[in-house]
Amino acid sequence: MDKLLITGGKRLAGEIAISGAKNAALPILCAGLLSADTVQLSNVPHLQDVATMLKLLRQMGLGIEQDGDRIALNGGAIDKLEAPYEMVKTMRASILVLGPLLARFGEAKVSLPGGCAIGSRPVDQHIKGLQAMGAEITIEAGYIHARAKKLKGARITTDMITVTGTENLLMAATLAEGETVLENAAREPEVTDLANLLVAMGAKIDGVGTDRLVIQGVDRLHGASHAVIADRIETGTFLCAVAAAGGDITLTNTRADILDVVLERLREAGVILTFGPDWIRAQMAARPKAVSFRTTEYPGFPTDMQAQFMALDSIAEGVGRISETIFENRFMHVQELNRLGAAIEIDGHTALVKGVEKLVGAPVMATDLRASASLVIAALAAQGQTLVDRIYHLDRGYDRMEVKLSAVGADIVRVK
Ligand SMILES: CC(=O)N[C@H]1[C@@H](OP(=O)(O)OP(=O)(O)OC[C@H]2O[C@@H](n3ccc(=O)[nH]c3=O)[C@H](O)[C@@H]2O)O[C@H](CO)[C@@H](O)[C@@H]1O
Ligand SMILES: C=C(OP(=O)(O)O)C(=O)O
Repeated sequence: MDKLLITGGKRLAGEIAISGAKNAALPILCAGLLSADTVQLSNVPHLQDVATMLKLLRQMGLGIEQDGDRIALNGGAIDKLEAPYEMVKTMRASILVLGPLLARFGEAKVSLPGGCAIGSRPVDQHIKGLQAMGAEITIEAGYIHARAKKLKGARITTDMITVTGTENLLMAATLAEGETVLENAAREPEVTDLANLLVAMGAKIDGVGTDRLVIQGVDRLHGASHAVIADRIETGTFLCAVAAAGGDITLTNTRADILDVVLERLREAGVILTFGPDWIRAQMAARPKAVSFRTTEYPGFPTDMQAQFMALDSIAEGVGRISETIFENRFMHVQELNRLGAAIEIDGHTALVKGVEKLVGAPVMATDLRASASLVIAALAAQGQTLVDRIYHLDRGYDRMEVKLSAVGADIVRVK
């Protein structure tokens, strides 16, 4: 099993090109199931989750041609309408095939995703929404089996804001009969990116980027070309890395306008930020100041950045108060950060981080994707060596992180 060996204390300087967003690429790849024509994608990130999604889609008969960050999808010969347990258990986003398959082929069988390290993560809202559109759904032997000759437009208000739930229902609605209104829709930039591709494929969607999406179903969608939006979480992660380790880095191929709250907290921590239309420069010369926040849906503070900021607060001046409101169990990194010398206490859904003057390297274990990123950040700032185990979590969602970090001066190597 691969591990990362990191020797901390190196200042970061140079340029890092940001990859396309995992959370946009995954639903966008599933959108390839909606059309018999070719969908040309660019800026697709090189990630384990993307490889898993491509394997799943290929099994269904989706034509896939890959050339670097470009992928052409052709849904002209889909012949299997099933996402098996073996795939879904390694990647929950496999649930995103449910809406497109059902809408276009009238049937889909998808293994029920279980809980994961960060929470129980049910998919009841996906199911209720599709039922409201006329689908007959049974859950048996661990599988969601959905059938509908033709989905019908409906007004759907989800009980909470759900990102993949919105994406599944949005994709389903594009080929349903009549009008669908999605109230309480997620506004994450990745949902908007998917909606932009769907519109380019001929979908009729009003309210893109808002919490009320109105979709007029069409008979068919056609091919289109689309560049996947920059990964705001990868961007934020590298910004936290420079904030913790110190230095001067410029991130290219990214956007500042979808990171407002994160950039605000970084400024509060003492990072000097400048940016242009597709780059962000971060300079950090002092010890960071502790920041406090609570995670909420976009445009609030993203839960996918919580762990990385906790690593930053660990070595900051002062006390940071971090509340997690999206997932019930997203503090798995706390124990591991404390193994490096951090002083973090958990009280329910809030973590109190008392900044310490120094962290000291130790062997630690990654428990989930962003927890892994937080351990890397802490290790970059720590004295001595840290060995981060179970980095398959990191590889799910970061495009060659150690290569990008070494290029800006970090001492980080992958060991077998
Ligand atoms: C592939 C992808 O895009 N993953 C992102 C997506 O996950 P994902 O789409 O799974 O997360 P959701 O937005 O659906 O989850 C938000 C909350 O709603 C709950 N819920 C959700 C659906 C449902 O049917 N029932 C239910 O109870 C969840 O358990 C969670 O507590 O959004 C999360 C929140 O921004 C991010 O952390 C993930 O990185
Ligand atoms: C929780 C995450 O992803 P997923 O929904 O794919 O598990 C994440 O990207 O931090």
